[in-house]
Amino acid sequence: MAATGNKNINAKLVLLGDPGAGKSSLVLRFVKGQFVEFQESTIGAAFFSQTLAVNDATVKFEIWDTAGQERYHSLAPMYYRGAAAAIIVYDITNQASFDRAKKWVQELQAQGNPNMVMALAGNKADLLDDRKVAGFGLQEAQVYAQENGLFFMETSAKTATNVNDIFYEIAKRLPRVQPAQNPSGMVLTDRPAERAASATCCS
Ligand SMILES: Nc1nc2c(ncn2[C@@H]2O[C@H](COP(=O)(O)OP(=O)(O)OP(=O)(O)O)[C@@H](O)[C@H]2O)c(=O)[nH]1
Repeated sequence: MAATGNKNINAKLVLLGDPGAGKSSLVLRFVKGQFVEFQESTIGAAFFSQTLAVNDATVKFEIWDTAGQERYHSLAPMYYRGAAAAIIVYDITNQASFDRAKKWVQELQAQGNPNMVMALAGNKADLLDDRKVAGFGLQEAQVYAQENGLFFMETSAKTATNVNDIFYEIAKRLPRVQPAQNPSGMVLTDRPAERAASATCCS
């Protein structure tokens, strides 16, 4: 079988979510394999890139880690516009952050790229005892994600649980550009025989 060759895919990915949910920590874990106990709040946004090999493709993520603070909200469309993927992050110990995550999903559904691959990350999974997305927690998030076409994982930037996995799952779900079956564009042919036929057909 002829090899189709390696496909290189560049994918813009944006992280959105409440301040303190752990967006920067997830990126730092994924890109540098590090975790900082007292990670500073992001100002505006920060850019990172990281490459993953997935099946027959190499996916280069161009990652925009946005600032969660409300005063930066108006900047968000600049980062999610044209993004191929988004990770919406909440903190499993903070109910308000889950509610905010749903608002981000609504905003992306209304204004984001319709083919965007969306992942919901319930972060700080190492703090299971403090779980505050209360009473329902894991199950509510799973149901919500399913109903809204997202895929969902609980993650921990601290212990690295599911961090590479969530990026890997996104990479797998990105639409692959299909090789053209036929030359693109319209082929115009001059068919004088037909024209001649039609000119004489009905007179
Ligand atoms: N226990 C635990 N703490 C975490 C985890 N992820 C992040 N943190 C901590 O939570 C705090 C906030 O993390 P950040 O990564 O700065 O959160 P953020 O969402 O980027 O916040 P903004 O930049 O303000 O939007 C930091 O003190 C982190 O060390 C995690 O998985 N487990």
